[in-house]
Amino acid sequence: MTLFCTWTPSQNRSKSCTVIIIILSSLTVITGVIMADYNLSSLGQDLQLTSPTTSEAHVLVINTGGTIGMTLHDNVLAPKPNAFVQSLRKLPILHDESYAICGSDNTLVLPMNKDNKRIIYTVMEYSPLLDSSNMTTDDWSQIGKDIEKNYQNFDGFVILHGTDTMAYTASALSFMCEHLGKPIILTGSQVPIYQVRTDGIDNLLGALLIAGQFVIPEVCLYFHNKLYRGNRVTKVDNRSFNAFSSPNLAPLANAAIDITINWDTVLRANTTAKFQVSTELNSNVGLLKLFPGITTATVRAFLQPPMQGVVLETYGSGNAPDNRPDLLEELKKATDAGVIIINCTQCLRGTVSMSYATGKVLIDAGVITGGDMTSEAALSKLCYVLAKKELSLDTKKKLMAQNLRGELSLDFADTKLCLSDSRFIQVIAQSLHISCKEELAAIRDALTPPLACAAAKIGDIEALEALKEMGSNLCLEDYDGRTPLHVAACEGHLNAVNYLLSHGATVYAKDRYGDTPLCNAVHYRHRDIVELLRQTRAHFSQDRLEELGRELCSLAASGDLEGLEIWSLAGADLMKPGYTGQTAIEVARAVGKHDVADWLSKLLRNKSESGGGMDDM
Ligand SMILES: NC(=O)C[C@H](N)C(=O)O
Repeated sequence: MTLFCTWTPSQNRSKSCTVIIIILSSLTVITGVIMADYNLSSLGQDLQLTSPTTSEAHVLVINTGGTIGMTLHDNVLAPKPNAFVQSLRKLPILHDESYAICGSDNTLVLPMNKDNKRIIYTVMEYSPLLDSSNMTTDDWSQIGKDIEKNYQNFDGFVILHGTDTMAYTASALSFMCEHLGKPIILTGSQVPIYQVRTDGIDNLLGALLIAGQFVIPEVCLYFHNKLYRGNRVTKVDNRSFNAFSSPNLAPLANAAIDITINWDTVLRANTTAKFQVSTELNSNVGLLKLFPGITTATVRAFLQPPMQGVVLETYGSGNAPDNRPDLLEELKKATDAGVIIINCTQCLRGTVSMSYATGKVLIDAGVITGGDMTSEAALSKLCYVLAKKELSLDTKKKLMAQNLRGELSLDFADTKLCLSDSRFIQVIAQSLHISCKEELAAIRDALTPPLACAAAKIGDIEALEALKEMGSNLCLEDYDGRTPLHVAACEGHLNAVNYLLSHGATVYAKDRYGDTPLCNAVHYRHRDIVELLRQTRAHFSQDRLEELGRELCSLAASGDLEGLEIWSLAGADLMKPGYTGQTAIEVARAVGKHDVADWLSKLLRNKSESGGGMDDM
């Protein structure tokens, strides 16, 4: 691993061509060294307890209603309760009868995909099912609560929802879900799933496949083969299957023959804080669209208490009449009284910019620029921010102007350098005589994982930092599905783990053996890393229950107290039986490992007294 000596703090960290060419020419060698250093074959043997060829992902589907599950009554469409799951069961593309799974009647399984992965999904149906025109902020809170309650048990979430207000709900959930680490994907359809020419099957299938296969830590909306950031969309067509548009941000993924994720655009986690849902929302908000000749009386009436936050839809690049002192006076009175007013454009595409005198008057009236936010995003952001009682009015205003969840484009000055623009990639491209964008992207994707994993292996934060500065995605996987976080967790580099968690790494990444960084840290007994990962809400996945019991019994049989302690620290349920049906405590007693048996019984007693259960594995 001499490669990364070029980036040690004592030396010049400039990304000079020479250094980069050395890196490139060493790549083949590095890959070989990395393979040897990870010792993956032995790691796999020890940790891989299920079939190496098949893995399962679990997705929770929350069915809130919408056209997807509607039928005709008196010639109009309305939701049909308790019928959705039965009809999915009859569709082989959405349910594989031959794959026996234990679970409730609401649990279904997709046919095996081409990566030998099974997506098992459980449908939770709301009662009543709603046409989304009937939704309120209380429904957003309910969805948020259900996600929070089930967060630990699923790899991803799909929310079935009517299209009419889907952009509002997606935007609201994006703000409510704080420190999100798993995908939440809203979808629905334009034609009910019960009809022959429906878009419901494709939309549901696409959303399930993405939620079960990719760790995209965002609230998204999937429709007509595209995955969008949820707070960037707006419904633009009520007759086409292509109902949504994300005018100011390219899709996060395209589903064609392959599903291609645009990882450069996907948000990356940047905190070790726990996931939580802020379900408190403020409903004293409104949406006011300017039109030529709008009366002052209308504006005044609209801004009366209890109104606390308003999205003002203005003309063009954020303009309002500057020859209407009466109207501007009403706006100024409201902002002086503490109403937060956000300026969003009526145009579908573009941003609010202060290029006209007619725009500047709004700033003078205390109106905040909404940049390129959609009205849906701005309105739901107001509901979220205004509900934060602990914050001052000033802080709330600042938050409204800030980019919280990718809803707002940054100024060019703040835009981070992209790897495809960087000198690093350009030099490599030149030396390989590459000029087209696609080939450039392919090189970037090939280089980043081994370089970042090599840096993680030796805990070289300087090197990780240098890679990040070039715009690299530090959570890209290598050929074995292993991320830099897996490697740092194996090697016990706490600082590197901390750094990676703060710069986009996800604790939910699974390598080809189905192992997460938490599994690796437990296996190599790095207590401090287990603690940090747990603090970031890492947990074992549901498909490893059987193995846990076996591992615990074997530790108990060999009197390995330290091993059991670390499993307990990682949140495993120490009462899981092994394949003989005996639990670890029973095994310890049977083989005379009394210190282990005593420790286990004391631990279990303490847990039951404190009322705190252990996590399932
Ligand atoms: N396509 C749809 O889902 C429209 C329906 N009215 C709804 O929003 O619930």
